[in-house]
Amino acid sequence: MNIGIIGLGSIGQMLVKAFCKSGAAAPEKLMVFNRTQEKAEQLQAEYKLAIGKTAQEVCDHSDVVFVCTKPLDILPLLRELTIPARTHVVSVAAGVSIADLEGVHTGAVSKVIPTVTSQELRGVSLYACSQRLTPEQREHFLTLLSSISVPQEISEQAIETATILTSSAPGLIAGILESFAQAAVRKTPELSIDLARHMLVETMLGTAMLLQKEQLGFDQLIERVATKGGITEEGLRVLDKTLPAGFDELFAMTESKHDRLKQLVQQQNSAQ
Ligand SMILES: NC(=O)C1=CN([C@@H]2O[C@H](COP(=O)(O)OP(=O)(O)OC[C@H]3O[C@@H](n4cnc5c(N)ncnc54)[C@H](OP(=O)(O)O)[C@@H]3O)[C@@H](O)[C@H]2O)C=CC1
Ligand SMILES: O=C(O)[C@@H]1CCC=N1
Repeated sequence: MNIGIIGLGSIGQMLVKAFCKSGAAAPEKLMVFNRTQEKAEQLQAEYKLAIGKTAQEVCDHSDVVFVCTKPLDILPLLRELTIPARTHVVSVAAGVSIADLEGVHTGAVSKVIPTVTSQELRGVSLYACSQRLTPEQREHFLTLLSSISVPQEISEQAIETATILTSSAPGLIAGILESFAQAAVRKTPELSIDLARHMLVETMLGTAMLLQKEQLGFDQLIERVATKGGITEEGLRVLDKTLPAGFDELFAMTESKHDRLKQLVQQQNSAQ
């Protein structure tokens, strides 16, 4: 199976690296295209993949093509192309629906929300497929996603909230950790920011391993750490007071952004 990747920003490059690292795709089976060619050339220096002269060449070459441009660039790009009916088009864009994709390609279309953590072959890939996939296309698609992540099929209604938990989360967690480290240094300047960050990264890795290897629930881990009448309990009380409202606002604001993006995509559709 030939795989195409159009758009080599953060997610397009992650897919190239993850497919090659997992062995799901030999580099010779990959053809890529990016608006700015240098990004493709840099990847080619590391992986012996082919660079398409155009996005059209990538579509003509590929059984499945991952389109990894920003949401408002996807439909205009796909409309310019003559996509072979056999080609399975996969969009990674937040805010672009299966119906939008079916409007620009007569063949199989799917939507995936990947995560940068799949560069380490970890994390969840959210996906939704059109009814048009053949059983072979579906199997190949799932094999690809499973090779780099835990695939999770999800309704388009639930995908937006789930996106925050799987795909935005690496960035959000980094933001939380940075704020945690900064607060520690404000409290105790003798700790350097780099030392505080290093301590948190090590702690986060160990926490994730404990949760996974011992199959602990979050509440069980809390119980192990927070000695009755001890120090951590005080910290947890502060979190219980402050975090729920913050996370409610986070979901409300990201939902509004999804809604605005979807409106802009619909405006693009009605301008056709
Ligand atoms: N970043 C993430 O963690 C996630 C992103 N996504 C989705 O992935 C998509 C890409 O996001 P991200 O990688 O962060 O964005 P980037 O801005 O990093 O990458 C977009 C890439 O698309 C290229 N591009 C734009 N137009 C074209 C075109 N017509 N033909 C070929 N290449 C083109 C750009 O090229 P150039 O080099 O010229 O700018 C750039 O390399 C978005 O739709 C986003 O919703 C989904 C889940 C997670
Ligand atoms: O922030 C974004 O828009 C993309 C989609 C999910 C993660 N990154």
